[in-house]
This record gives sequence, C-alpha cells and structure tokens, in this order.
Amino acid sequence: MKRTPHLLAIQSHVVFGHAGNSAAVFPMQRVGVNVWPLNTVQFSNHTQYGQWAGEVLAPQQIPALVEGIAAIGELGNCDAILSGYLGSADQGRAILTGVARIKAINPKALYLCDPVMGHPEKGCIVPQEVSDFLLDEAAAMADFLCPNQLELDSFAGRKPQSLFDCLAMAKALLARGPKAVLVKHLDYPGKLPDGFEMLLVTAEGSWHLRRPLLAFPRQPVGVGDLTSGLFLARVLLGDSLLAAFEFTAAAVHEVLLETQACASYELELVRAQDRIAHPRVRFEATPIEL
Ligand SMILES: Nc1ncnc2c1ncn2[C@@H]1O[C@H](COP(=O)(O)OP(=O)(O)O)[C@@H](O)[C@H]1O
Ligand SMILES: Cc1ncc(COP(=O)(O)O)c(C=O)c1O
Ligand SMILES: [Mg+2]
Repeated sequence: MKRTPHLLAIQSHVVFGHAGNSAAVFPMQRVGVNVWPLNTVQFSNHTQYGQWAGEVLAPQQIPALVEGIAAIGELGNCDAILSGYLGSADQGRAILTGVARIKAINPKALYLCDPVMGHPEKGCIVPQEVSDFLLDEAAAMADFLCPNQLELDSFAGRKPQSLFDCLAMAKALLARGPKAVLVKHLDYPGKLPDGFEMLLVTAEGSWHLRRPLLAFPRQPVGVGDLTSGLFLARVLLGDSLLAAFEFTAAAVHEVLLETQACASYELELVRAQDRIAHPRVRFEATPIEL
C-alpha cells in the first residue's frame, strides 16, 4: 500500500472562518495528506474584517515544536514544509531553520514558500521586514514559490507590461533557486476582464491557465492559501507539477462556485469537500514560451 505523505504546514490559524491553515489544512487532508499544522498566529478571524483578537506565536516556539517532533523520532517522516502568512521576519528565520533541520534528516523533503506580502487595497498589510526577508532569504531556500501578481512585482522590482513580461519575471525567480514558480493570480495590461489566470514556470517548461472570473460582492480571502496547499498536496501524492497545477485550478474553482452559490463571504470548504477531492470541472494549461 502506498504511504500517506506527511506535510508540515506553518501559517496562520483563524478561529472563525478560513485563511492560512484554516483554509488549507482540511482541503489538504481531504485529498489524502497527513497535515501537521503549526500555527504562526491564532486570530479570532482574518485581518480583512479590519479587527481581530489573538496572538502571534513567539518565534522560538517554531524550532521548539520542530525539535519536539524530532525528539519522538518522527521528523524524518516529514515529506514537505509549507509556509505562508508570517507574523514577523524572525518567525520566517525560525521557519528556515526548521526547513534546514528537516532537509538534513530527509533530503527529499520539499519546501513551498507562499510569500504573503499583503494586499494594501484589501487591507492586508505585512511589515516591510517580512517582505525583505521573503525576497532576500526565503526565496533562495524554497523548492516551490507561489507569489500572486503583487508579490511577483515585489520580487522583480517592477510591474509587468504584458503576459510575456509576467513569464519573464517568473522565470527570473527560478535563477534564485526554486524548482518551480506558481503565479497564483496574474494581472497585466491587456488581460481579458472575464478570466482569472495563473502561470506555472519550471526548468522543463512553462504553462498558462485561464478559468472564469466569478463575481463576488466582497472578494473571498484564503484563496491563495488554498491554492498553494492543494498544489503541494497533489505533488506529494505523486502528480507531475503540471497535473498538480491543473488539479489545483479545478478544485479551487469548485470551492469558489460553492461559495458563490451560498452567497458566503467565507470559503465554503466543508460543503465543497467532495468537489475538492473530485473536481467536476477541468482546466487545461497551455504551454507558453518567451
Ligand atoms: N475565479 C475567481 N473569480 C473571482 N475571484 C477569484 C477567483 N479566483 C480567485 N479569486 C479572488 O482573487 C483574489 C486573488 O488574490 P491574490 O491577492 O492574487 O491572491 P491571494 O488569495 O493569495 O491573496 C482573491 O481575492 C480571490 O478571492
Ligand atoms: C490571518 C491571515 N492569514 C492569511 C491571509 C492570506 O489570505 P489569502 O490567501 O487571501 O492571501 C490573511 C489575509 O487577510 C490573513 O488575515
Ligand atoms: Mg495570499
């Protein structure tokens, strides 16, 4: 029987609703991965409500928890690490120490970094030191990097002029170390207004994918966290990077369809669980070259 993969997921937790681990853990479990959630913050709700209660985890707790798993002899079973929303740059450095520790025991372990840098116009703001850390330190250690357009712009230090420019910017990131860059959300001059587009860039090739853009009165939060989590989960389950990319687009679209049908602001992950595991829609990515 095939072994169930294990994934250490280091990102935020919200008591109510879905962002960070609260958006990604259940879907990753639902597709068949054992998840070890390590919560960088515990907030009452995500920050786009404009108010929340809760605390940021002390950075020294991250290596302490990783060492606790090592002490019971289980750390070598970790097949992948995912990191997302960070409370501080020190937390980020503690995560990289944990990644190095796990890779020393299991050199095949993969690290996916979702470089969450905030979304000023959506009210999600990340300190400059966190952005600097992601650019200067985390990208070099990541096997997979999953920026959205704003994060890609920050890495490149400029805005794109076209789709091919987005591709060039994502390709430039490969030179910093990652095996693959998944751009979760593209925005460039000339983009068709009725589509939601993503890019997958690897050393073997690059692919572009378009799915319908759905109308929401308020944009749901946690879509990026759901996207990076499902992508990594499917890679661990044995999908090729391209297959994981196409699966992720379909499963996330299913969640958004369910959320839209319920007129819900929070993602309808529980109601959509069967659609996550077995998406009915399928989107084909098309090869793209410079
Ligand atoms: N098919 C879709 N239709 C409408 N909105 C979508 C669709 N897919 C994703 N979104 C929204 O697009 C936005 C993507 O935001 P972005 O900042 O690029 O990623 P992230 O979720 O990581 O913050 C989110 O607000 C998400 O709710
Ligand atoms: C606590 C927390 N985690 C994570 C996120 C990231 O969510 P998204 O996937 O929409 O980027 C947010 C966004 O507001 C947040 O408040
Ligand atoms: Mg995000």
